[in-house]
Amino acid sequence: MVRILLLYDSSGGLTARLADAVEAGIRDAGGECLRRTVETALPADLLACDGLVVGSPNWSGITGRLKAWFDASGDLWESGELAGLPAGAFTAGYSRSAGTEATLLQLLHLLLAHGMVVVGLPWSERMRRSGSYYGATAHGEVTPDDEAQARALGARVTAFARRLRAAPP
Ligand SMILES: Cc1cc2nc3c(=O)[nH]c(=O)nc-3n(C[C@H](O)[C@H](O)[C@H](O)COP(=O)(O)O)c2cc1C
Repeated sequence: MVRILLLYDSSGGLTARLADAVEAGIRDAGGECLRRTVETALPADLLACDGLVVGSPNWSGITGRLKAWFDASGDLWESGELAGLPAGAFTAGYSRSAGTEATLLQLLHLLLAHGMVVVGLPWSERMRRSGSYYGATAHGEVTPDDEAQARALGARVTAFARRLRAAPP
C-alpha cells in the first residue's frame, strides 16, 4: 500500500476541512494517509512516504510557519531524496480573487524545488465552481464542489504514487 503524507497548516479550520476531503481521496484510491499538521510534522515524515499533498491558508502566500517548515527540510533538498515523488497542493482563503492561485503556485514551487512531480487537477465542469489546474481550493466556506476537488486531488496523487513506485522513471 502506498503511503501519502498529508501536511497542512490551518488556524481557522478551513484548510483542515479541505484536508479531510484530501484524506478521503487518498483512502478512496487505496492509500494510507499519514496526516500531519505543520506543528507535528517532521522532515523524516517526508522520507517515509510515496507522495505528498500539502495545504496552506492563503495568507497572501503560504503561512510563515509552513515556509519555515520547508526551510528546515533543506537537507532533503540538497540530497534530492524527494525527487520523483508525486505531490499536490491545496489552499483556503476568504476570496476567490485574492491570491488563491499565487499561493498554490508558491506551494508548487517548493515541491518542484525538491524535484517532486506535480499533480494538479484536470479541467472539468466542476472547475468553473471550485479548484484550479494548480490544486484544490476553498473560499470562505467549504462547498461540496470544494470537497469533491480536494478528494479528487488526494486520489490522483495516490494513483500516481502507486504507478511511480511500481515503475520508477
Ligand atoms: C495574515 C493573513 C493574511 C491573509 N491574506 C489573505 C489573502 O491574501 N487572501 C484571502 O483570500 N484571504 C486571506 N486571509 C484570510 C485567510 O486565508 C482565511 O482566514 C482562511 O480561512 C485561512 O485558512 P484556515 O481557516 O485554515 O486558517 C488572510 C488571513 C490572515 C490572518
